[in-house]
Amino acid sequence: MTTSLVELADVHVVHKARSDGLFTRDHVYALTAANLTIAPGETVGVVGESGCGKSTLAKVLVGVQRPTSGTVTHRGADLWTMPPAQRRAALGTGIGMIFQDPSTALNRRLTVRQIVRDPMDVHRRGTAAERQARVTELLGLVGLPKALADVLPGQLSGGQRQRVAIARALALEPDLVVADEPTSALDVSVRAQILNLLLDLKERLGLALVFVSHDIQTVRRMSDRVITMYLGRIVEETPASDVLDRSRHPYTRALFSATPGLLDPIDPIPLTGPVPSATRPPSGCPFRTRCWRADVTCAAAMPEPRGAGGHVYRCHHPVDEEQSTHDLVQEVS
Ligand SMILES: Nc1ncnc2c1ncn2[C@@H]1O[C@H](COP(=O)(O)OP(=O)(O)OP(=O)(O)O)[C@@H](O)[C@H]1O
Repeated sequence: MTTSLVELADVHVVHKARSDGLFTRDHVYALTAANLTIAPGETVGVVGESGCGKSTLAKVLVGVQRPTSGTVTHRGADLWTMPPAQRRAALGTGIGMIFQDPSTALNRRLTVRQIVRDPMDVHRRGTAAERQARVTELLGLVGLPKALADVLPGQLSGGQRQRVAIARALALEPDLVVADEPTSALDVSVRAQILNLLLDLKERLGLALVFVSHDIQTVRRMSDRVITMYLGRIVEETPASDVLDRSRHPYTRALFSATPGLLDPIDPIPLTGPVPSATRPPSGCPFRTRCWRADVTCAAAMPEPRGAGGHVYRCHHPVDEEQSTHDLVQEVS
């Protein structure tokens, strides 16, 4: 019996690089050797700088991005070796996806009712009357008045559009929802409402939630577990309660030290130099070119995963668990 909803094993995604709209001979290493398990009911936050592969990871989890190599297992079945019809059924019903910008993710010519009903139509779920009843139920679940069922997305506010997208993602009762930057296109004033809605739905429906965001304080508050990515690699998985002051990867510490809103503000750990290109990642540990602890070992090989109990990190010179981030700021300067 399997206990995971989705499992990635040694997943790589390599794209052909583009330059001025043309493909070049270079390759972009968008995701490298990713191993990840999503369990029922948990909330997993994914953090990292722009271009580190967060969206690629989200797309692999929901099956819209086929890995270049490695396996993606959904409830114990290998997604990319199953027949296409079975894969479509597995993906369509088991996982809901919420995208960054609801104004582009929703078909402008369909009414709210048609948008929310669409997954049920595609997967032939229930009778016409049952689908109508489910649309009404879903609108209620996401806090939209029934009166909005027959309007077009263009007549809604950004927050209302994202509620429609959430209703659609829930239409087939998935047990996992993947939300890629679900609030970054919204006004600051409605972001908290949408986040609270997601948390509330997760509790009420017992969903697992994978939440990708630049806003790492929100990720920390919402998640059970935080995944840190750097240049296509998962470099650490930390219980969210430990991520600020007990994470072991220098990059996770640096990332979280730089965010405003901490109760006890600290000077951020300074990171120098640019993020290397994903077409030419450094040998060994990808973070070594910006890491104050790096030495020749780090250039020689990517560290093997270490740790246990839901806290796994890949670093040759991990931060001591007891070492405070304040201490690290001193260590760097
Ligand atoms: N279809 C594609 N073709 C070529 N390169 C791509 C493609 N999709 C993504 N990439 C590249 O892969 C890398 C990872 O991209 P991805 O969108 O997953 O990062 P991200 O962390 O989600 O970034 P952001 O936070 O800016 O959305 C980047 O270097 C990106 O430019």
